[in-house]
Amino acid sequence: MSSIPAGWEAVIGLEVHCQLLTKTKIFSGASTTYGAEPNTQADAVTLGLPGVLPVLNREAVTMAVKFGLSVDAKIAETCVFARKHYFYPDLPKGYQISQYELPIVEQGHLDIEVDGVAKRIGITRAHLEEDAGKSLHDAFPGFTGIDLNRAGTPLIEIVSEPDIRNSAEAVAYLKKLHQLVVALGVCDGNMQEGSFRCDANVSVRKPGAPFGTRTETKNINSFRYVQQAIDYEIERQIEVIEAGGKINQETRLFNPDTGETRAMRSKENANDYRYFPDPDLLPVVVTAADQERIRASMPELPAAKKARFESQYGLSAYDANLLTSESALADYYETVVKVSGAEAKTCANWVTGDLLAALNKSGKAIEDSPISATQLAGLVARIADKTISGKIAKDVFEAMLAGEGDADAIIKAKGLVQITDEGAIAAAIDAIIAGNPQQVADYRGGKDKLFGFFVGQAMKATQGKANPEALNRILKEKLAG
Ligand SMILES: Nc1ncnc2c1ncn2[C@@H]1O[C@H](COP(=O)(O)OP(=O)(O)OP(=O)(O)O)[C@@H](O)[C@H]1O
Ligand SMILES: [Mg+2]
Ligand SMILES: [Mg+2]
Repeated sequence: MSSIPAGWEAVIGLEVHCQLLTKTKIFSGASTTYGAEPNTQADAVTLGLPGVLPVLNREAVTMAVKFGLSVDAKIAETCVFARKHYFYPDLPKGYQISQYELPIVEQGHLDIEVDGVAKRIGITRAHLEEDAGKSLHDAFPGFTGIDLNRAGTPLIEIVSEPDIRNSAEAVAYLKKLHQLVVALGVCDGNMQEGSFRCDANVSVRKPGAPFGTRTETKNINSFRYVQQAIDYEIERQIEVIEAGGKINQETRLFNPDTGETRAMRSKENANDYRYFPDPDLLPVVVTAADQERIRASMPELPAAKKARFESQYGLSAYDANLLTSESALADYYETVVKVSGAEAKTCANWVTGDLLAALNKSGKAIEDSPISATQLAGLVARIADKTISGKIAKDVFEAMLAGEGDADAIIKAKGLVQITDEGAIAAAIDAIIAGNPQQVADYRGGKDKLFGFFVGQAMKATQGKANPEALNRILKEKLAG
């Protein structure tokens, strides 16, 4: 993140469009599956043909309520759909069905942390609306194609208060929001496919002055681009103002190739949209009983899970945070603990250390881990019952990663069972002491550092299989003379 020059402050508010994971569209039974042949999912309602009527998808309402409850927001008892008018080729009706004066979710908040400092970001509102179609500019040279498959996909637009002050806070907020909607199961979170995309509103001011004029950079679909777009915009606006110019309220586009934003059109005001309540749709009533029923169906949320991991498993805040960053990862960890019966902390070390490093290296998600949670539990169990040492376990882990089978099979095939027979360990140590009289004399003369040399020799003699605790203890005794 580039820093903001002294004497200036940035003010940022984010609008996040989040596609809801319903099977069908918000006002019709057409499929929402991504990637189908263009226009095969554009039914009469999607096309806005005369005479058709929208029918609200109940599941979309449920998902919006789940989101609202997860950010401690107020759920409107009655909310209303409104028509938002604008012309665009991918919007056949000439209006988008959205919510304006009475959105379903209002006054929530999300707590973020940047460099160890906690901050609360207000959520002004989240409203239900339909997505637009897509204009395809590259498919046919000289023409623009229109694909209406996406039109009518349910969205919630989550609008933050202008509480964000720099790009790092913006990214922390977005990541937290992303994690939340994915954990709730209301969004797949796929940013490349546009399921979760962000409009960044940015202005600058002298600290204490009223808010400056904002620009809105549209449809940014990666965390890094959000950071780049905001940093670029802050710098540009300060330059304009310092050169005596004025910021225009406008919509801008981010170019990922240059990391720059450019003006697209001057920003419309709410009254340009001629909002009015959609006469084809009844107001939606969500009763207190509905809310409670929906609340009861919600999964454990990331913040609660993190707290539980700290208390139940005695994990550090860092480990708990990492392990609960994705619900699939949290499930994986809990399976390892349960199946292995080993110490929770040892399990955490294997999952956050060796396993995540291996997944990172191969670019795989936890869902596609080549080592299942039960398999990793099998390995950790063999360390816990002292069949193998933690050091040998690293080799077994590599072999498991290479697809050589379960821990037990590998331990047996490679003869890796730990030597716990103290007589055998003592015999190996005796041989080393006898073979290295000079080092023994030096050690006894005060060169303590040589202890490592003897450990290395003894481990080598036992092919690394000696129980490390027994080896250290016996070696110390024997070297003492
Ligand atoms: N001066 C400002 N500087 C930066 N951000 C601002 C400023 N004033 C408002 N914002 C933010 O801009 C966003 C406005 O979003 P909202 O959906 O309310 O309106 P809009 O952008 O005009 O509508 P539309 O959905 O049609 O784009 C909010 O996130 C708000 O916090
Ligand atoms: Mg908006
Ligand atoms: Mg906007």
